[in-house]
Parts: sequence; structure tokens; C-alpha cells
Amino acid sequence: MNPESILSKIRNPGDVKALDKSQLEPLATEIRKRIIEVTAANGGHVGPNLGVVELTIALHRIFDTPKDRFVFDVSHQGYVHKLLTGRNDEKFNLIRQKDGYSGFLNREESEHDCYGAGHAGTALSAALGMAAARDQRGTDENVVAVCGDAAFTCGITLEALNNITDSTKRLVVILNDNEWSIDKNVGALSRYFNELITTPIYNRMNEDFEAFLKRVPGGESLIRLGSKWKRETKDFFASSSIFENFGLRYIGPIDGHNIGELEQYLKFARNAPEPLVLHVITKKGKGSDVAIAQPERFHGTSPFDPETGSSKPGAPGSPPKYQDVVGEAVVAHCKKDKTIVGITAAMPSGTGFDKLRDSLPQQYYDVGIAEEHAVLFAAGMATNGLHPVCAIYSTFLQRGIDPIIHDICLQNLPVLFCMDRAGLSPNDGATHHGLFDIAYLRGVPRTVIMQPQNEDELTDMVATGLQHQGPAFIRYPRGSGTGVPIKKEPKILEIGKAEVIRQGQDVQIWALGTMISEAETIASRIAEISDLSVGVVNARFAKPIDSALLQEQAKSAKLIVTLEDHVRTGGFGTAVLEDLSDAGIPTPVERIGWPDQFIEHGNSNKDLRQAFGLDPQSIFDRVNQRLEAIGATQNLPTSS
Ligand SMILES: Cc1ncc(C[n+]2csc(CCOP(=O)(O)OP(=O)(O)O)c2C)c(N)n1
Ligand SMILES: CC(=O)[C@@H](O)[C@H](O)COP(=O)(O)O
Ligand SMILES: [Mg+2]
Repeated sequence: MNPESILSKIRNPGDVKALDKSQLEPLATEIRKRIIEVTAANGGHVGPNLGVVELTIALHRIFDTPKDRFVFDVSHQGYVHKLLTGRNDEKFNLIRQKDGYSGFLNREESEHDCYGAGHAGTALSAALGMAAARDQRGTDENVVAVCGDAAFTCGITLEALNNITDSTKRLVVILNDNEWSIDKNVGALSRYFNELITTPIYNRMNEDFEAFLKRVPGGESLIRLGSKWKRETKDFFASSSIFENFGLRYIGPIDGHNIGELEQYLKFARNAPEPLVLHVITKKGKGSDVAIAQPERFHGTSPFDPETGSSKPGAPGSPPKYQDVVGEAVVAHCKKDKTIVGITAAMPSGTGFDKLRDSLPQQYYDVGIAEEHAVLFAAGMATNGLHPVCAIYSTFLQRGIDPIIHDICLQNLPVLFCMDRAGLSPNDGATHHGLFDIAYLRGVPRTVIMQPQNEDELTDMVATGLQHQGPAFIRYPRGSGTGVPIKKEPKILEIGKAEVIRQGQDVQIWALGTMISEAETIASRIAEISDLSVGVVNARFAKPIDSALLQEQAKSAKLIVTLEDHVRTGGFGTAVLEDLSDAGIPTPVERIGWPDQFIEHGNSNKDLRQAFGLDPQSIFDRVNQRLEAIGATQNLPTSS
């Protein structure tokens, strides 16, 4: 480690406080270098973290974690906080990788991480809860919520904002405004924040505000700081900010890269006897020309060349990403039918809907990070002649389960949900794996839930979902397809009909989606080393399942095996169990899926499946043991 390195001597926030002012800029430079190095090697949220280096340094110089509590919204911008709280080590080199730190704050990782996250919009409510608890207990810790500008497009952030002055007297809210979500931020609040940025602080310094500043230690200096601009306009007192209408003091805009100034405002905020918002202006990707030039690309990126910004290109002719297949399919349908529209909740590129935005903007809506609103918005559209397609990651659609039940299904509305990232999001981990959607949807009347075996069948399911005059859900994984050719004209599938892809009698493996390749591997191996005949079925539908085929097969089979990239509890395998039980068919069912626990982050699907016994070998062994247990065969030799 470079002996001159300041960062290498930081073991805890106390060391940050002890630094001389002259060491702070060099520290910021070192931190940026470290973040760029690690994310260039492994990928990660480089842009958001480069934008909060000075802010995080200033926070740790003015407040005292773990006594004081920082709540970062999403917390994808928590790498700097980790580096300053004793985690500048080998596990940081592996952040979001197997054996590395989580890419988000995690209570189990450090006492300085008072709250975990990964989904947006939770920070203000959680921080308010902590402040109210403090007031109840009569303690005096400070609570600071660090919310990005796009976090304010989340309804729950506004629910918390509405509740602050009813629930506490002291709360520091930092609006980290870089004008970007993953893509450009959207909506009226985003435009409003931009107006505030162009209206310097002195415009809002009315008598009451100046009196407030004078009452608080450090406030006088802010008056001087705030009035450093010449007061040249006659309308000296502009209208107050939206925050003051919610009962909070608003101070801003503040240069989010000036540590000295930040420290002054944070010191003031620490002493303020009222909840207040510091509006901090930052540059997403600051310190990296390539990240500044491409904020959307470098919000969260795969490994890249820090000089050129280029990522390792996919092998020529590699299969298309599922998100892009969906994007292109929806564009094709929108071109033919103007009543079809696409809705994303702040994830245009991740869902492939950037294709719809760029080609048919009049049939495209980005509602911001507002999944429950997206579902309700779609419901309204569907009652008025449109057929909306909502592209929302499986994990983020968890936010929409109530309007899915109460508005979409109860009213039986024609809305198609494209649930990307169903299955693992290996680097993001437990907050992002889409492993619960069948369970949270299957129990709701009128849902149709399907998963394609490949990108070609995905286009069939998009067409089928759009023809279906009711709620339809397609789940598919993060990443690329299998490379099969995609037919020009998609086929309409018969709802609830499965496809037999290998004939068999003794063992029938029912697989959902991408687990079919595992099913075929296992079927071949069992057939090779035993006299059992093994069939494989592409289930296609988790609801309604193909009950007629299942029951016909089960009557003569020794064992039914189900495979799904979903938790076992309440998943596809449970649907099979229920169907056979209801029919009084006693054939045993071996359900293969994720266990009833949260799955941490890792390097790849393969790594995590290996770790949780969902790799082909482990699945074979489990089926083998079950076959032996039911006396179907002597213990099959497990191959090496
Ligand atoms: C409920 C939910 N929806 C979508 C996302 C995906 N997401 C992660 S960060 C982000 C944008 C956050 O923007 P902002 O709050 O402004 O923070 P910045 O990245 O600009 O620092 C989005 C949409 C999420 N994490 N949670
Ligand atoms: C932090 C967050 O929620 C997003 O940035 C997420 O990491 C994107 O995931 P994908 O990379 O799978 O689109
Ligand atoms: Mg932002």
C-alpha cells in the first residue's frame, strides 16, 4: 500500500475527522481512483458513487456513525461510506462478487450500516422511523437520510415527506440531486428541482428564514455564505420551496463537491431544531470522463476500460438479451396496433423499452420509480381502450402487488406484465433476485403466469399475452437467450397448455423456462444408467398448469420432478403438488427450486446454483435419492 496514501490510513470515521482540511481533496481523489479501479475490474455502480465522494467525506466529518444514523436511498451509492468505515480491504476489491461486500448497505456487514436497502424510496420513511424512535426513547442521535433526486419520484418518499412534521422535530434530509435516475430523471418534481438549482439560496432568504438561521449555531456564517451572490433582483423573496410547504426548512442549492461548504451546512443541519432539507448538487460520475459522458451506461455497469469506457464486447453472434427481445417484440406490436402502449418505471434500458421510447415515443411512458403507480396507470388505460404492457423487474413488481390484485385482476383488465430479472440477479443479490413472483401472483384469481424456454418462445408469449383479454404475466431471466432463431411471426399459444419435449413413462420432469436445459441433461443421464424411461415437459404456464397432461402422466409415473428458477414455497412445483393432491393422485413429486431463505450475491448464476444445490449434478443426485427412496431403482451410480 502506498505509504503516502491517506485512504490506507482510514480505519474508521474518526480517522476522517482527524484529517487536516488540506488532506481532504487528495483523499477524494484517492477514493475515486479506488472506486474506478474496482468497478472497472468487476462492474458496479460507478457513476452514483463517484458523485457522492465529497458528500460522504463531509458527512463522516460532521456526524458520528454508528451513534448517528445514515440512511442511503437504494444505497447503491454506499461504496464511499464503506471505504470510510473500515471496509477498504480485500472484500471491497470483490464488491458485489462472491466473498465480497454487498453492493448495498447491509446491517449484517457493519455497525455503520444502520439500514439495508436495494429498492428505491425507502430511506425517508425508515429515517423518519428512526427519528421518531429516538424521540420516544429520549436519546440524541442524529438521523440523516441521503435521497437521490429520482428517489423523490417514489410515492413512498412523498408519503414520508407528508408525515415528517407530524412525527419528529429533528431530521436531516439530503437531496442528492444529479438530475439523473438510471436514465435522465423524469416528472414534474425533477423539473421543479432544476428550477430550484437555478434560483440561488439568497432568493429564499426571507426575514423568517434569516431569523431561523440566526437562532442556530453556524447559521450566521450561512447568511454570509448564502448572500455571497449579489442581491440584484427586486423580487428578493421568491416563493418558498415545496419542502417548506411540507413544514421543512429548505437550504440549497449547495455545491455537492465543495467539502468545506458541505461541512458548514451539515454542521448547521446537525444543530437545527427543525427538520430540514439540504439540496446538494452533484455530478453523477464525477472524476471519470467516460462516466460523466454516459451517465445511464455507468449508473450500473459491467467491467469496463476506465480510459475508453468500453466493456468487453459480447462474442460475435452471441444471443440477444431477453430485455431486447421483449423491447423489439413490443415495438412490433405497437407499430401494428396503436392501442398498445409500453410503461416502464424508470428502467427504460434495463427492460428494453428504450427501443419503444426511441421508435414510438407517443406509445411509451416512463412514470419514474413508481411501480405501484405504473400498475394503476395501466389499469386506467385498460378501462379506456388501451392494452398496456408494463415492463417491470420481478423484484420491483413486488411494489405493485396490491393494485395488481385490487385494480387489475378484480376488474379483469387486459394488461400484460413483462417481468424481467425473474430468477437471479447475481451481483445485486437478495434485494434483486426475482424469486417470488409465482408465489405472489399464483394465488390471485385471473392471473395467467408463463415463462418461455428461450427467446423465440418469449415472442410467442408476448403475442399470447397481448391477445389475452385479461391480466397476463411473463417471467424471464436477466441476460441472454439460448441463440435459437426467432420466428418472424410469433405463434399464439393455447393458455394452460404444456409441451412434451421428451417422451417418457417412469419419471416425468416438468421444467419451467430456462430450467428445461437442466431437465434434458438429467433425463438423459438417468436414462443412460438405468432402465427408467424419463420424459421432459416444457410447462410453459405456472398458472393455469396443464392439469390434463399432468394427471394423465402422473397416473402411470413413479415420480414427477418439477424444476423452477423460483423459491419452492408457493412456486410452480407447489401448483403441481396441489393439482395432483386435489385429483387424488398419490404420485410423489420432487420439487426442485430455491430454498426458503434469502440468497446472497455472487459472481454468477452458476456459482449461486452450485452453492445452493441447484446445479445439474446436485439436481441429479436429489432425483436419484428420491427414486431410490421410493424403490423405483437401486441407487444409480452418480457420475463424477
Ligand atoms: C423500487 C425500485 N425500482 C427501481 C430501482 C432501480 N434503480 C436503482 S437506482 C435507480 C435510480 C436512482 O436514482 P437517484 O435516486 O437519483 O440516485 P442516483 O443513482 O442518481 O445517485 C433506479 C431506478 C430500484 N432500485 N428500486
Ligand atoms: C441499484 C439498482 O437497483 C439497479 O441499478 C440495478 O442494479 C439494475 O440491475 P440490472 O443491471 O439487472 O439492470
Ligand atoms: Mg439521481
